[in-house]
Amino acid sequence: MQQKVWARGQFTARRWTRCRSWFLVGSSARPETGRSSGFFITFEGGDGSGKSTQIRRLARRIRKSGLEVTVSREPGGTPGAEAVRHVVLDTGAAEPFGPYLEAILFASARNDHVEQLIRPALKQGRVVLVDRFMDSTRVYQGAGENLDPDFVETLERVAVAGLVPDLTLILDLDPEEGLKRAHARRDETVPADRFEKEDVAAHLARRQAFLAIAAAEPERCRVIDASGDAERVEKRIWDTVRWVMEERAMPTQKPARNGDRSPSEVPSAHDRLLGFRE
Ligand SMILES: Nc1ncnc2c1ncn2[C@@H]1O[C@H](COP(=O)(O)OP(=O)(O)OP(=O)(O)O)[C@@H](O)[C@H]1O
Ligand SMILES: Cc1cn([C@H]2C[C@H](O)[C@@H](COP(=O)(O)O)O2)c(=O)[nH]c1=O
Repeated sequence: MQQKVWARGQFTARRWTRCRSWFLVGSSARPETGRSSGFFITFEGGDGSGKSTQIRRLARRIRKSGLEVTVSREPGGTPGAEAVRHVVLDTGAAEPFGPYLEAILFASARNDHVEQLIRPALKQGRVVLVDRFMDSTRVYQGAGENLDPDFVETLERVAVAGLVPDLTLILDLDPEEGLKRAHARRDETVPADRFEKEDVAAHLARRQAFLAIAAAEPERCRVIDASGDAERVEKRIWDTVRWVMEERAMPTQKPARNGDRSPSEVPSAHDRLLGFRE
């Protein structure tokens, strides 16, 4: 059914009307995400579920549509946040200080990432793709370490400072399969990090926690079946992203230099992303 909706040339007038209404009313009518343009997508899910692989693939597709894309990850994305990553994940040096301190470290890395990289990129109208964000703290520290929910909520508010993703893709996969993939990758390049080392029960609980977030915030979150080969997962993601951007009518550039063509003839960047018109 989704296929039918996406057939080229359909609904162009309705789409344009929606897109144009964003320009006319300005950012105040858009959901409060702490910035005025761009589109912010986060990838969440268990270890080895395919987030990094799929971010690369989605970035390629979006770039082909002519939009500017910024790809980043958490913890990380800025020099300060990468230093936190090293301390928490690579060395495990923060572990003896307990889960509250680890949560604070993830949050401070996030705030640096938001202010130095994500928000500026969104202000430039870029599509920003981030491998893990606030939901990972909710799941790994909040649910996983049983932290005080008020503490986790306050920390999240301070860390994101009003910047909530437009769309969160939760890659859902049987943790045993995810760990198998992660183990195979580890042989190639990367050692197990502080959280990957935990037992399957912990990974199963995280899967449930991610699904609970998706159920609680259906506007922001979409669950993606991450089983099967990377091409099939990529297609599921691309269908979802195009669909959501259409629904939200979030153009990322103004339709410039339209000469004397009527608005319905002008291809916006949003249209190019969605592949409606050349
Ligand atoms: N659909 C797939 N089928 C089989 N293998 C896959 C698939 N997607 C990714 N992989 C492989 O699985 C491993 C883990 O994938 P990737 O690094 O993308 O996952 P991730 O979710 O980012 O993991 P982590 O959170 O642990 O960093 C990689 O070696 C990757 O090549
Ligand atoms: C952002 C964030 C991450 N984590 C954990 C989850 C993973 O085990 C690692 C990140 O490794 P990846 O290979 O880059 O996926 O860190 C966390 O516990 N809390 C967080 O907020």
